[in-house]
Amino acid sequence: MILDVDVPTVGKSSVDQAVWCSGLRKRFGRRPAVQGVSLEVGRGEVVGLLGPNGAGKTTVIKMLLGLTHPDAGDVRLLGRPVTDPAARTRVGYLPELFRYQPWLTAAEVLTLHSRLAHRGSSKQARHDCLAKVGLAGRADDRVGGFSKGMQQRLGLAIALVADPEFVILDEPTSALDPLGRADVRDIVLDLKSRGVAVLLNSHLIGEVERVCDRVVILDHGEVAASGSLAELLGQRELKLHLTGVTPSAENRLAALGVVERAGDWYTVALPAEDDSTAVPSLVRDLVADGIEVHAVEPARISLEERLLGILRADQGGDR
Ligand SMILES: Nc1ncnc2c1ncn2[C@@H]1O[C@H](COP(=O)(O)OP(=O)(O)OP(=O)(O)O)[C@@H](O)[C@H]1O
Repeated sequence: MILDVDVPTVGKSSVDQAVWCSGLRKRFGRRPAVQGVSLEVGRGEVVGLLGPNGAGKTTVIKMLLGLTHPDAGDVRLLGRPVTDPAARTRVGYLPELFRYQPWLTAAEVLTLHSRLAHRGSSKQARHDCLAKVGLAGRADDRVGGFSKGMQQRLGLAIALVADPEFVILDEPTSALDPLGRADVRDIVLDLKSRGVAVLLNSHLIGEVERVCDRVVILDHGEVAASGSLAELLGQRELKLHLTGVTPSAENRLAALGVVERAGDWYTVALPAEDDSTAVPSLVRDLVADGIEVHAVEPARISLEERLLGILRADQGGDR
């Protein structure tokens, strides 16, 4: 099933995109892993990549980075061919499986990676980078003594150290504690505020919902749905717990949008255009009409519910 919410326009200027790909395909032996994926991440945009185990997310990411050669399809990274070092050095990448040289210190690993990206980094910059990922004070400790979560934090620092224009994070919170997850959220929001594009592959849907502008859902190697959160999650609703409702109050509710009633609870579909005065003026009118307003709650399905709905509709076949 393909849910055509917002399929990227193939052929749209790839120069304006942090990454753009069209018709990516990859097989491992006889098993197709990626079957015609087209997607894009605009400059300064944060895009979430979601999907079940084996959907092809990491394989797509590796093709976007030129680490895996596609059987078919095109990729442009920061407007250039994916093999162009000028593009690759401007990209920060945290791989899904991370291991760093155990004999080096954290600061030495950062120095190595800034050199690989042809960027110098001052001692202060390396310290700031480690502090950002919660490793302040561990700069001179050998990586071999780091816990898994600390190694993942170091991987994040590596992705950030060369001041990238585009950051790809492949399951950046898989080994992290709740504090670490909150740190990653802050890091992504900080990147976004500085106009750095981010592609975030995560199974933590709540995190994706919090930080991403747009989401691409992969299933069985295909784009099952993509779009902004508003497009994917649909119309916002308002739930009201009301008693003493009069016919004129019912008319007032219906003037805002389609109304459903379950006992004393009324659900009103809000207009698509974001009118910040609609809800306060509705509540004011209801109260003026003598209606008892017990509760007013915004409602919208969560990204998790939406994702499960799409994947269940698409169920079948082995991973
Ligand atoms: N190097 C490889 N050799 C053989 N098969 C592979 C290889 N890499 C990936 N695959 C297969 O490709 C498919 C997609 O794998 P991929 O790692 O891209 O999925 P994913 O969506 O990232 O999954 P997860 O959420 O579990 O990390 C799977 O069927 C996997 O077994």
